[in-house]
Parts: sequence; structure tokens; C-alpha cells
Amino acid sequence: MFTGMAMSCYSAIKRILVPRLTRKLSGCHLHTCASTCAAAPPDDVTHSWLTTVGGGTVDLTKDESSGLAVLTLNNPERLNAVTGNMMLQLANIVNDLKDWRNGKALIVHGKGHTFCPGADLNMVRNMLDSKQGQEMCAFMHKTLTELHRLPLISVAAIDGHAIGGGSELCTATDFRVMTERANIRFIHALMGVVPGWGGGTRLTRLVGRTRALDLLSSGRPIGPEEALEIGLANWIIPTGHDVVEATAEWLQKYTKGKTEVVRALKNVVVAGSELPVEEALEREAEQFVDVWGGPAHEEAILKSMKHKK
Ligand SMILES: CC[C@H](C(=O)O)C(=O)SCCNC(=O)CCNC(=O)[C@H](O)C(C)(C)COP(=O)(O)OP(=O)(O)OC[C@H]1O[C@@H](n2cnc3c(N)ncnc32)[C@H](O)[C@@H]1OP(=O)(O)O
Repeated sequence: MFTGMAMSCYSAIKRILVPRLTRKLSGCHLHTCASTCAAAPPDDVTHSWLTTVGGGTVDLTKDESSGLAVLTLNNPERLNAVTGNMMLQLANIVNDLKDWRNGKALIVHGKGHTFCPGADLNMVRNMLDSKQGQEMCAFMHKTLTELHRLPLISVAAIDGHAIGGGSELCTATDFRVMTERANIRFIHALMGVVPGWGGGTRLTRLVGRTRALDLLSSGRPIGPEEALEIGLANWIIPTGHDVVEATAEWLQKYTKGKTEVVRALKNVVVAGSELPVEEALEREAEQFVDVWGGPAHEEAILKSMKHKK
């Protein structure tokens, strides 16, 4: 009997404490990033040559009181194509956002009337014969995976083109909103490659196997109406509105709650969509414990709120 009790204690400790310790030690929000971290090359190797491909910036503004951050791809002469330097800046921004305790939401958009036509082709052209292509892909794969898992409700505000790497980037947010003239285009097959920034996997989970195969193998552009119909987009921005302002307003219905509740909900959904069910259930319980009896909960209970229409 004693052996039986010892064994069940041991397995409980292993089940609860080991994942927590692993999480703490790895510094990851979710332990699932371990596999992608392992797939990525040592950052310093990639850093050294990515810095040599300049042009453009990635800019971030954070509003501490509303908890809304706006990330802008800023390379308008090339329709916001992503250079090596921008890849590094994007990775730094994602790291910064991981630690932003006041954060609730993130809008990703492109400067001017376009989102992003993927990697800078001038850079890609010089990488064909080397390992640099794989390194760039692993670097962006890791960055976009981490962006997708941020404890913020994120939305890509797409005006104009989201092509190649740009189409992959827009699948790394929770929602996508599009202007009437926007299009999303997984051009990779027509360029002799497949998505490598994680966009193929995310697209398949978003729209299902058959539709993903249709979009990826045809490389055809998807306009806002079709994107809305297949669940790739969530809203069409009415013409004549400022894209970021309209998106911020649209987002408000998701960010009314207290910061810790919004963040906990996102963590529950990330776990539910990425982890095996037992582990996801455990993460959900942890998030519940974190917010139970907290300020938002206490306030709601004491008010005896009614939720009529
Ligand atoms: C996973 C990464 C992936 C990979 O390599 O695996 C990639 O993302 S590769 C890039 C895939 N993207 C493309 O192939 C898009 C190429 N661009 C276009 O097809 C067109 O430019 C388009 C449809 C986006 C816009 O056409 P439009 O007529 O409206 O404008 P312009 O073509 O005159 O473009 C203006 C200006 O931007 C430059 N540009 C556009 N895209 C890129 C890019 N990806 N890299 C570098 N520069 C780009 C374009 O060359 C023009 O500059 P200019 O100096 O006037 O030539």
C-alpha cells in the first residue's frame, strides 16, 4: 500500500511540478516552444548576417493605459517587404511584448496602403545557394510562433497586399481584418517553395485541410469577401476609415475585461489549440486559479451582475 501511495505521489509531483519547473527554466509561456526553439539556429549565427541586410524598420507603440500596442512594418518603398534587419527588429519586439504586463491587445499593420509582400526579394536572391535560407526560415518561424502565442489578443489589419511571408505573418495573429482592396496570397508554390514561417500549418488549422490545399497550391489571391466566408478574415474595414483606428475600435469588444483576464483567456486558447488535451486542461486550471478571487472576479460577484441582453 505504501509503495502504491509513494508511486501516486511521485506521479502527481512529476505531472504538476516538472512542467512548471520546465516552463520557469525555459522562460517560455508555453513549453511547446521548446521544439521550435530547438529547430532554430543559434541566434548569434543568424544575427550576424541578418544585420547586413538593411532597409526598413519595424516600429512599436504601446499605450500603457489601454494596453493596446501597434506594430508597424515600415519599408514603404518596397511595400513593406521584410529585410534582415526588420526580421531582427521584429524578434526583439516580440520579446519585448512577452514581458509587457499591461498589454491586452496588438494590432499588426503595414505603413501606407499595403500590408507586406513577404521577404525582401533582393535579400532572397542572394541566399539561394547557402544555408542562409534555412537560417532565415528558422528565425522567422520561431519569431512568428512566439508572436502567435503572446498573451495579447492580436489582429492583422490588412490593407493592400499580404503576399508570401506577408500572408504567413497575417496568420500569426488571432484575427485578421481587411479593407475592400486587400488581398492575401500564399504565393509560395508559384515561387518554387512552400511556406516556411509556420503559415502553412496555421492556415490549415484556420480554414481546414481542403481549403488550405486549394489556397496554397493555386497561389491565388483571396479578397476580403472570400476570406470572411472561409473564416480567414473576421471583418471587412469599411472604406474611408483609418485602418488602425477602425481596427482598434473593432477590437474593443474583446478587451473590455481586466488585463489579467484578457491575458489568461488568451493563454487558455493557446494551450487548447496547441497542447495535448490533458496538458491543455491543466493549463486551463492554472489560469483559472490565477484569476479566481482576483479584482475582476470580486467586483463582478459583489455587484451581483445580471447578463440580460
Ligand atoms: C517565406 C518567404 C518567402 C520566401 O522566399 O520563401 C517570400 O516572402 S519571398 C517574396 C514573395 N513575394 C513576392 O513575390 C511579391 C513580389 N511583388 C509583387 O508581386 C508586386 O510587387 C506586388 C503585387 C506586391 C505589388 O505590385 P504593384 O504593381 O502594386 O507594385 P510594384 O511591383 O511596383 O512594387 C513597388 C515596389 O516594391 C518593390 N517590392 C514589392 N515586393 C517586394 C519584395 N517582396 N521584395 C522587395 N521589393 C519588393 C517592387 O520591386 C517595387 O520597387 P521598385 O524599386 O519600383 O522595383
